[in-house]
Amino acid sequence: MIEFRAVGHSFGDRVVLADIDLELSERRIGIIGANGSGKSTLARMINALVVPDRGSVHVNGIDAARHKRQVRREVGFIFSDPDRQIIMPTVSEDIELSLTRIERDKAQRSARAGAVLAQFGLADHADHPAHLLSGGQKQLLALASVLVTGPAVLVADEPTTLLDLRNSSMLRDVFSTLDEQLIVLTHDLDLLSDYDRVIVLDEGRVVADDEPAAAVAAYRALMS
Ligand SMILES: Nc1ncnc2c1ncn2[C@@H]1O[C@H](COP(=O)(O)OP(=O)(O)OP(=O)(O)O)[C@@H](O)[C@H]1O
Repeated sequence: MIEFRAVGHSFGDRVVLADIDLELSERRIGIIGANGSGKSTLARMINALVVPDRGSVHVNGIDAARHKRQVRREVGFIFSDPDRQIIMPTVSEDIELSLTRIERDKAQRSARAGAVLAQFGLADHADHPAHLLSGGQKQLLALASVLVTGPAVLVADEPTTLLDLRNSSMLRDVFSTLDEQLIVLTHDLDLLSDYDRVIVLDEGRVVADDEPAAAVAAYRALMS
């Protein structure tokens, strides 16, 4: 359960989020809205990358602002730009680095990295330099590196922007089988068609909160 209580936030004079009260308990939730409506800022509060000026955010009972490390163990975050989170020189080393936090045995880490790379269609690239992957492959690697640590909540900021049709459908399949709670920010409205709940932000406020078809209709009306 993720709770936003009376959350507000400004960058300088600009109010980016206002009066956000949300209880997010559904398994798959989409967040949509115009460019600059505050989606990323809201999502970043879930793992304390942004701490709200006003109000509080709790993740499974943990106050995100007060317990950043603890909350980051609960919440895996996937950035829209995978270069921000790929750290190690090779593909498999990057996965193994993520695993150091939860697996002490090097051979086990290597085996688990191999399994997750196979799941994401990256097995043939295991020993390749990560920076030579295509944009879409990097996005899959970033996703694999986060998922391999087993977070309770996965927040993905525009996860399909770099993916071709095959890979975005693979990502959709991966997401549909996840046990983790999933919060997806996207402009790819089709991705959310079978989600449990979709929230529409406009100028930092929640303007619709509904099942996907109704929320997308509200968003289209807002944009027309
Ligand atoms: N670190 C920052 N410093 C100053 N302004 C910021 C910062 N981060 C975001 N903003 C501003 O806050 C507003 C909301 O940005 P945010 O990235 O949350 O929107 P978004 O809905 O995710 O947009 P997009 O769909 O374009 O990714 C924008 O006007 C943006 O310029």
